[in-house]
Amino acid sequence: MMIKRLTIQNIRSYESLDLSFENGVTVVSGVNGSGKSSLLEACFTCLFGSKTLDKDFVLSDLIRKGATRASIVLEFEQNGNDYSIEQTFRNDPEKGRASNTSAILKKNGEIIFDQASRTYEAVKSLLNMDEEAYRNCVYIRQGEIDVLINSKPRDRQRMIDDLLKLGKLEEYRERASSARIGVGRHQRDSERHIRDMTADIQELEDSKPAERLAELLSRSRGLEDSITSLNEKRDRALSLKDETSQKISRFRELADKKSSIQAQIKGFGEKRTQAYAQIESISKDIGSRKDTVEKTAKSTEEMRLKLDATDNDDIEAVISDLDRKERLMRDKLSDINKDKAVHEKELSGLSTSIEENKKQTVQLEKSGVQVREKISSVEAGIKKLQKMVEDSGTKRSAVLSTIESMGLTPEKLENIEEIFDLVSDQLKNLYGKEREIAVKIADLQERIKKSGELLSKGKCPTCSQDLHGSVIEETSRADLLKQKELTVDLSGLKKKQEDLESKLGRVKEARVHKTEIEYQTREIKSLNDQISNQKKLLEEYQFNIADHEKKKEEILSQKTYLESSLKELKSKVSQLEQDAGTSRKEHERSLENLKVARNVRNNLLEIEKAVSDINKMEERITGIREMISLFDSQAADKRAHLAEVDEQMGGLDITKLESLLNDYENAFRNINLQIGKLTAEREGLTKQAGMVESDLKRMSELKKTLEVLRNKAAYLNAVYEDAEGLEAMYMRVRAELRSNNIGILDALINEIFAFMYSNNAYSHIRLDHEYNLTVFEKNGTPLEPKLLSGGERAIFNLVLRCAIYRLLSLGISGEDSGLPPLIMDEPTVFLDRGHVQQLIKLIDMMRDIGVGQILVVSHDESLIDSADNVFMVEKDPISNSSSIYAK
Ligand SMILES: Nc1ncnc2c1ncn2[C@@H]1O[C@H](COP(=O)(O)OP(=O)(O)OP(=O)(O)O)[C@@H](O)[C@H]1O
Ligand SMILES: [Zn+2]
Repeated sequence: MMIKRLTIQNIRSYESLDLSFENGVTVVSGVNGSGKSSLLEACFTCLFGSKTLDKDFVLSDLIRKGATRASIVLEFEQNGNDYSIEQTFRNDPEKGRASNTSAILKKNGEIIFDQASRTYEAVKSLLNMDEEAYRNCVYIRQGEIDVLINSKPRDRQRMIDDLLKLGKLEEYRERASSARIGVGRHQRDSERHIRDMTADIQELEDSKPAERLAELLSRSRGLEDSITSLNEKRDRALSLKDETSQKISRFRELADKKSSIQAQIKGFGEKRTQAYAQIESISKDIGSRKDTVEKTAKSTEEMRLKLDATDNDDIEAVISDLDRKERLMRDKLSDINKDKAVHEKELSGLSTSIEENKKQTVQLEKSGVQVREKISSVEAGIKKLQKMVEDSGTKRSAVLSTIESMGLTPEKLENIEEIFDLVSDQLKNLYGKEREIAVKIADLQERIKKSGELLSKGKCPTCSQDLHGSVIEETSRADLLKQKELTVDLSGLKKKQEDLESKLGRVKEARVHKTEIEYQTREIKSLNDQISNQKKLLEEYQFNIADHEKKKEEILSQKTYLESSLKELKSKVSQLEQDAGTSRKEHERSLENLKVARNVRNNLLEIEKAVSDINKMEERITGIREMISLFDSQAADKRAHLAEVDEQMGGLDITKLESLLNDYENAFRNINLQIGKLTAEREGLTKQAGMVESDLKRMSELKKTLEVLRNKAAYLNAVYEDAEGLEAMYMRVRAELRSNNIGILDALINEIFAFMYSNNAYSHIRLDHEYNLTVFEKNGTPLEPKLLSGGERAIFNLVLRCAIYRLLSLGISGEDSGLPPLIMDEPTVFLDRGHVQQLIKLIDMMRDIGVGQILVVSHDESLIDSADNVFMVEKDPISNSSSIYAK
């Protein structure tokens, strides 16, 4: 296989890339994180699709952050054909969910598969390896440098076996083994079956079924014959029984008929007797009716005489004439009664009016007396009031004369309030002045006293100056004078005060008088008003009295008129009562006549009806007589019929017939019982025979099946032996192949190790048949690989990988192995300078032995130097996209 071109869109740090590959050694170089490993991962994913993912690395991690779509296209050549794989992906950056939308495999430009799992299977068989083998053999991933070295021998064995397709052999061996086990189970089953079946057949044969069947059949035939003869007998008994039954029922029919005819004859006799009784009763009825008619006719004649209407045959005319007369009488009577009722009503009205009139008179008398009483009481009231007016006048004159004696006039009294105020003010003024003067006098007396005391000592108490002839002496004198003057003023004032006080006393007295006068004047006026009101009332009462007198006269005249009317009406009413009596008697008489006439009419109708009834009854008697003769002739017919029936019955003896029938029935029952018993017996035999027959049938079937089973057992034995042989063969072949391969692989490992390893510590490596990998020191000490240093392990791993790659290329075929290129990601990481040189040589050697393409990712300059092609990878820090150019 040779990779020719890789085109990617939105994978990891690549936005877009289109890269062509050449044969030989290609080194991809660049700084950390520039996108080198991504390139190899893209190839890996394109080949095996999502199978390359593990649980820590999901599809959306592969797709460039933020992109919604991505794709990888890998073009390569294999066995002279051009192939391309196109993987496309869809991504939801927000949810972090991505999916593989298509996986197309083209061969020479034609699509051969376009469905992910088919494409995967096709690539697997095209490369002769799956993703795991790819990783273990051709693709040494970064950091996975010592996986093979470190793994357990068992896993190592599985990996290497798988790579060399030895796993398939094991699978085939297991299939053969499980087939053998399955067949063994079948063998055991069928043997058990054969044993069981042989025992069953033996048991059946021991019971001798054929003999048993023959015996049962002969017994059954004997029974059959007996049943047939019994059936014949039973038929005979049945026909005799039927015949006798028919005879008996014929006899019964005739007997029934006879008794029915006899009953009919008896019936006719009874009907005849009834008919005669009827005739008799009707005749009696006719007699009594005739008597009644005679009696009624007689009484009718009497009534007619009473009515005095014998000359008039038409009773209807008489009745209508009487009817008319009665109506007239009735109307007259009712007119009189109406008239009377009207007058009586009038009469009662008059009595009420007279009563009313009397009441009014009494009422008037009573109210007259009341009014007069009121008048005299009002007159007394007026007199009393006039007396009070006089008293008040006397009191007022007395007060007026008192005022005059005080020297006052009524005019002056008008201003008495002002005078009172004036005098009071003057008096107040005088009191103020009096107090003023009294204070002044007291002050003077105090000064005079002090000056007197000083002067008596003669000296000033402070300065001790002599006081005689000083100002103090002069002032004291003036003060004494002033005191005298003021004392005179004060006594004048007191005199004036007394005068004013007596004047004020008089004014106060006048004020009292004034009030009295005013009160009496008001009293007089009010009393006079009362008097005039009472007088008005008096007038009114007097007017009422006059009115009363007039009314009294009116009522009196009305009374006279009412009494004369009453007398007149009473005589009229008694006249009407007499008329009514007469009229009523006449009416009663006419009613009586009408009643008699109606009775006459009823009697006449009754007679008519009775006569017609009598006629009808006589007709009925004639009818009944005809019926009697009909009954007689029918009875004669029935008697003739009866004689016939008696003749027919003469030949049959019922007692004998019944005893015969009983005998036949018993015989029939007995035969039937016998038949039933025999039939049941025969059915039992048939059933037994059926069972024996089925035994026989089963036996022959069992024999057939046994034959088949025996054949099958023989066949299973043969198959079992084959499977056993196959299983052993696969085991042998695998063991041979494995030991072969291990021998070759061991040799290759040691060859490459000798070529690659440049230090002196270890002599060789051994891969044994259990896939244990052991390293030997120069002195022969064995070491497990896990004890080696990191660099040593890297070297051993590279050796092992290259050895496996070579073994595979040998194993698959000579020239074009079809293996993918040898791919290494950072293989120099743990190597020292010397071993980096050895690695370069190893790569050269691989190229020389025919590995067409070797892809190495490394930052090591010395690797670049020895490469056929160099790619430089860079990542733009702004756009964060990687790009590649060839160097
Ligand atoms: N899904 C992704 N989208 C965008 N960028 C990604 C994605 N996955 C990885 N990267 C970026 O791709 C860059 C390249 O990674 P890669 O492993 O290819 O680097 P490298 O060149 O092999 O580095 P080193 O020499 O350290 O092995 C990394 O810097 C990483 O940030
Ligand atoms: Zn890397």
